[in-house]
Amino acid sequence: MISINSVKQFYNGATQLHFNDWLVNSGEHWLMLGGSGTGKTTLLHIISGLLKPTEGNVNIEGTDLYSLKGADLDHFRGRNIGVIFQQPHLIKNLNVLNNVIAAQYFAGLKEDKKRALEVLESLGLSSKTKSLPAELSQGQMQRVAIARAVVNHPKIVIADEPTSSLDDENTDSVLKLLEEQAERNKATLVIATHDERVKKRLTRQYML
Ligand SMILES: Nc1ncnc2c1ncn2[C@@H]1O[C@H](COP(=O)(O)OP(=O)(O)OP(=O)(O)O)[C@@H](O)[C@H]1O
Repeated sequence: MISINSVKQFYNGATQLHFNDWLVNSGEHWLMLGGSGTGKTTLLHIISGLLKPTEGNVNIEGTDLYSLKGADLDHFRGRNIGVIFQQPHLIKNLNVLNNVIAAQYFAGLKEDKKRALEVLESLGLSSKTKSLPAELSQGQMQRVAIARAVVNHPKIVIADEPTSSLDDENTDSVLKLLEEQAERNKATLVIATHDERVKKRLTRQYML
């Protein structure tokens, strides 16, 4: 469950972003839609625990997110929220498997290689576990980013323009995998996009 109330972000006193209140119930799949500069990335950062808003409340799974600080916030985020960015941001000198295991480490969890391999298999990446990110295609890298985001069974999966750098075929498969992984983990899914190909797929929409 995600709820935001009276959330505002002021940048340098100049840009003032006011976000409508939003309640996302557990297991729902939502699109966040808005033109360039309307605040999609800002709001995703706010609900993923990466940016404390200037004003307002963010509640995730019953926890007031910004009442947590430092390592507590990092661990809460690592265990409850999986984030997929526009670019995969993989660690370039770690192979695919270790990129996924790194997410367990950052969440303060014990290494669980079996779980990492299971997620990679469900995303069709079993033959790539020993490859370095540079040896992967764009679509494969985005699938590793999904694996990393879901490996800790997060209750919430958040994706920021996950398909913008992908062709139609990869867009289709990445969306299908995102929805499938969310279903499998009974996770809430929020996808920010202005990609027309994504808009048709999800009916719950939050407009900025
Ligand atoms: N760190 C920052 N400092 C100052 N202004 C910022 C900062 N980050 C974002 N902004 C401003 O806040 C507004 C919203 O930006 P944001 O990146 O959240 O929009 P967006 O909807 O994700 O845009 P796009 O679709 O183009 O990526 C913009 O006017 C932007 O210039």
